[in-house]
Amino acid sequence: MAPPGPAGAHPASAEPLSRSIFRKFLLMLCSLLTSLYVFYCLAERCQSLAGPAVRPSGGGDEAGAPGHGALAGGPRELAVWPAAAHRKRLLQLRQWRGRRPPAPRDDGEEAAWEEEPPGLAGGPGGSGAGSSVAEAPPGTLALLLDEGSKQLPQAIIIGVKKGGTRALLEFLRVHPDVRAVGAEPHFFDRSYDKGLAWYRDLMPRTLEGQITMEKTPSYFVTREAPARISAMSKDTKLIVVVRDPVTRAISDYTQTLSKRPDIPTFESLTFKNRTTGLIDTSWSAIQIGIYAKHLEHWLRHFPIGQMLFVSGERLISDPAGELGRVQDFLGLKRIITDKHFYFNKTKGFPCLKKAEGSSKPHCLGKTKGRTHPEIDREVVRRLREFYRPFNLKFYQMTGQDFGWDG
Ligand SMILES: Nc1ncnc2c1ncn2[C@@H]1O[C@H](COP(=O)(O)OS(=O)(=O)O)[C@@H](OP(=O)(O)O)[C@H]1O
Repeated sequence: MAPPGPAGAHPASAEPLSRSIFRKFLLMLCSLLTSLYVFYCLAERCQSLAGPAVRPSGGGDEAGAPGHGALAGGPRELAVWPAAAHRKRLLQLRQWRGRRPPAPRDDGEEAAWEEEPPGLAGGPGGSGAGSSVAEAPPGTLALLLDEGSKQLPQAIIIGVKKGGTRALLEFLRVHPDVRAVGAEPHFFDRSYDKGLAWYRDLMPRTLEGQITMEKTPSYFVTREAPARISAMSKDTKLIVVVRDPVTRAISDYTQTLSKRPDIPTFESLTFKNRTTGLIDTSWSAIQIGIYAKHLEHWLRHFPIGQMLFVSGERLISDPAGELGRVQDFLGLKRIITDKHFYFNKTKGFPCLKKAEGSSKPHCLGKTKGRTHPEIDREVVRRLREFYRPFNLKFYQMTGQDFGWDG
């Protein structure tokens, strides 16, 4: 039997024992919480920062920018919005996992933009940014995923065909507070009878504060579209990307020609009567460019202030400038700036340093920026003459001179 200790020894030694157990318990709890936190941070970092943290920047203006080191090669502004970008990334991933066949799209549209899973650029040279998320334990993902909900669009790019609508949408999608459906839904022109629930179901999930968008360029010339969109919501913001109607017509023709090489020449389709120089305004390639006429229909249902007219030409020469206007119009923080773009000499167009949900530079596909056939100069001159009064009317209506007639 152990010799009894001094009086009061038992209570005194019992207390440190329970304290030490408690301390151990606390220590274990702390290390458990720390490892959970580290795991969470790693998972988050893998998705949002992998790639750009090490890739050299395409443009020189970020170099040496204060407080910018962690995102060298990526937009500084995104660092200010990590939570928003992260939430968006999770929603994209979820959407892609549960994706269904895409909605009908315009013939000229690029499948690549719609089909590639966000951030899961799996091809050679892919960042692997997405795969780290995809491989994260499902339980963790389920914890992190905020489901969001599908909303009807608050803003729509309604036109114009061949104006630069795909470029605008893809540029806008970089914004953490913009979520857009990739394919063209064609709801207000071709599928209206399917109902708003069908339309809403096409939309991506959004969280509070995020804007849902879509683009269908044919809406601008669809007679029923203004009333239908207004019936969905009078507050819908409408964006129209316009381009010199003559180049737009040639671009439109070039697209048709790429699918049906046996169509008549541009010149023969332009004129009802070549000798009198009478233009065939029933040819859609010509008709779409009479912007003032189409706009009249929209103004019966929407105030001009609810419409934004983006210059298709400036979208190429100064994408960040046009995107600034669009972000203001949508009430978004100006996050997309010139740091997001670089000029790709091979493509001949501005491209994104990082596409939405990816860390790779991205240009639009080969159906965007096609080489146009040479058109007879006299035909171009006649077309310019034809469009001039409509253009001037359009400048008046919008309060903007797009410079097509200068
Ligand atoms: N950054 C960038 N990259 C490539 N192309 C660009 C870009 N910005 C604007 N554009 C111009 O967009 C024209 C296609 O317009 P849309 O996207 O509206 O076409 S469509 O109606 O959806 O088929 C397309 O017309 P074409 O040049 O005739 O092919 C381009 O001139």
